[in-house]
Amino acid sequence: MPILEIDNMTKVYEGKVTHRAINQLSFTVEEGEFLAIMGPSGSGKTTLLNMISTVDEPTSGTILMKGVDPHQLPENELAYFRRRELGFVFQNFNLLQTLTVEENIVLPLTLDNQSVDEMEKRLTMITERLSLTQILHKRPNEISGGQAQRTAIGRALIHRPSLILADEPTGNLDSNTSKDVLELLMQVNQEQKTTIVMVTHDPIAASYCDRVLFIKDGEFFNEIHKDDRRQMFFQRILNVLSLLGGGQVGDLSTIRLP
Ligand SMILES: Nc1ncnc2c1ncn2[C@@H]1O[C@H](COP(=O)(O)OP(=O)(O)OP(=O)(O)O)[C@@H](O)[C@H]1O
Repeated sequence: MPILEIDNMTKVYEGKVTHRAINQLSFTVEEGEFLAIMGPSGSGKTTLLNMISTVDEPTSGTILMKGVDPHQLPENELAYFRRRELGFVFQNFNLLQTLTVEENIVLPLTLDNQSVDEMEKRLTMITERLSLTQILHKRPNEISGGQAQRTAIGRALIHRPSLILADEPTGNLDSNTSKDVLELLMQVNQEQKTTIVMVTHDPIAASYCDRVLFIKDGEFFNEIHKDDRRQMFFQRILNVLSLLGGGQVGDLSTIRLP
């Protein structure tokens, strides 16, 4: 069953020069799927995430999340819907610097007025799962990039959202730490059946997903599904990227995945 249905979506930015960032794009995301979205710089990936996350409005077309068009909700219901149904993970972690790791993680529950008991229960579960128990009282400037991203993932998961939206979640991490974060996202996806939509430039990151959707100039370009072997999937991702004109694919084609 699709959790997300994008139908004929167009986004035109009006300004001195009008720009059609997304053009009549349609696709669905199944419940429990881990989807990567790839495309050259400027192809509309962030615009697309912003419309799914309701930060921005499409010019035309519809988005249904669990059958509901969030853009049609009144403002107070929309804020609740976004908090309830969505979790966000960003490239720059977006943690509040004045709060500890623990306080950052429980923040979405605080906003929802959850009981302290419930918060503690979920906090323990999540922090054990993400190996954060030793650093709960540290602040973001006292932890590593990988720990910061695990904290952000904890914050995205704690209210058990239906959909996690991740924008280049490994963009600021070294390759070993990226691998840890991607394995974690994959486990969350497999064990908790949380649906994840992840924008990435990195074909290695995309190879952790079930499917990659490629967009070019705001339009559907191609999509490929993972078969059993991640190495094969990775090669197929590189093939599509080279058709897309996606940069230094040649340098990557000999990589053996960890
Ligand atoms: N607020 C805006 N006003 C006008 N044009 C915009 C605005 N935001 C984005 N654009 C344009 O829309 C196009 C798509 O931008 P978007 O940021 O969605 O691309 P992207 O695929 O996420 O790029 P990147 O990979 O570089 O982050 C670009 O040409 C960009 O210049």
